[in-house]
Amino acid sequence: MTADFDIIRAAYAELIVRDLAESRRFYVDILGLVVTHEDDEAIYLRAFEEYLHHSLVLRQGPVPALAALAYRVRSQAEVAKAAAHFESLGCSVEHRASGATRGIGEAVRVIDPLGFPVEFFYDADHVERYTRRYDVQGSGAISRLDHFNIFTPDVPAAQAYYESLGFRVSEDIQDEAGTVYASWLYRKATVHDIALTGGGGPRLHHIAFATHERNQIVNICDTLGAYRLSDRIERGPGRHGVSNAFYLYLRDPDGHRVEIYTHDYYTGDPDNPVVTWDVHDNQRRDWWGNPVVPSWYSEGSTVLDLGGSPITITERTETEESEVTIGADGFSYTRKGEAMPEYKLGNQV
Ligand SMILES: O=C1C=CC(S(=O)(=O)O)=CC1(O)O
Ligand SMILES: [Fe+2]
Repeated sequence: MTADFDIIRAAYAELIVRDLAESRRFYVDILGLVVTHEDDEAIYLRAFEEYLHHSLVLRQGPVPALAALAYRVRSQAEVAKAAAHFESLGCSVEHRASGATRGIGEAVRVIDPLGFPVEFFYDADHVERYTRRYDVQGSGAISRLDHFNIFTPDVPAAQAYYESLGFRVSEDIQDEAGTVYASWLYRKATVHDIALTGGGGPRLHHIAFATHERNQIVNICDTLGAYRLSDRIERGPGRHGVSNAFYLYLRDPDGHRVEIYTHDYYTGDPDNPVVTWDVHDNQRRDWWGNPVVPSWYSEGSTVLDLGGSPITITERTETEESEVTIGADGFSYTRKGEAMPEYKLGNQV
């Protein structure tokens, strides 16, 4: 059933972290996110272009997990429509009073048909927008939250669900038999607000923040090196095939994956063409053909139900992407039809 409420964008995530102080060092001291509010229980962070109270909540807890992904809707009236929609689907629905999450007005939090805790809100406190605060932006200068990426076992079913919420596909990865390994869908006029990664789920794959310039991503890598924290770098920096974005994947102190991302493209016209990649194309996930490290395909964050308990994972029944490329990724074809080398130069196992 098509939803009758208007989601405008991915807006914030709430992550459970074990040590607030250590997480603060990673997200504030190194990534440079701005603290809107902090107390013994949680830290509320935003990026430099953001004027809403936060785009990331770090909440102290015993086990690292995702507590919520939140989308902003176009008006407060849409929140009630969202609640009615998910009640009609038979989903668990929690009506949240204003301030249930600091800085957020009346909202609704549901367990969606894919098993994820998802919140829909409009009203939120406005705070100082640091767009021109070059005096404090630091070298990373993260501008805004860009998207969520989730593990889900059945990508076509998840895609159909998100399309029922008004999302449109920008790119996907398929094989010759039509198996869909991953899909990217948007509401705002960029490549995606949500990416669906085929795998056991519901699990969070990553949250992603955007910068305006590629060198700001390189600066973050240099800063991590200066802190002797280069082991926080999981994958990249590099250039994606899908989305065309320049990217970097980090793992925070609890193992949550955070992507820093820039330079994707506009998708706002109604006839925006879908790009479909061959799963055997070695440039699909890294345009320069660099291998995708195995942990990127396999590791993700547990998600919690509305009562705070971990949600049971359903394994994927179709083939996994890491099974259909040769060895660890990076060993598929570069030029379709040419005999594939046994290993790419600098092979890794
Ligand atoms: O944001 C993204 C854009 C592209 C890719 S991929 O690795 O190029 O498929 C992954 C991603 O979903 O993190
Ligand atoms: Fe991403």
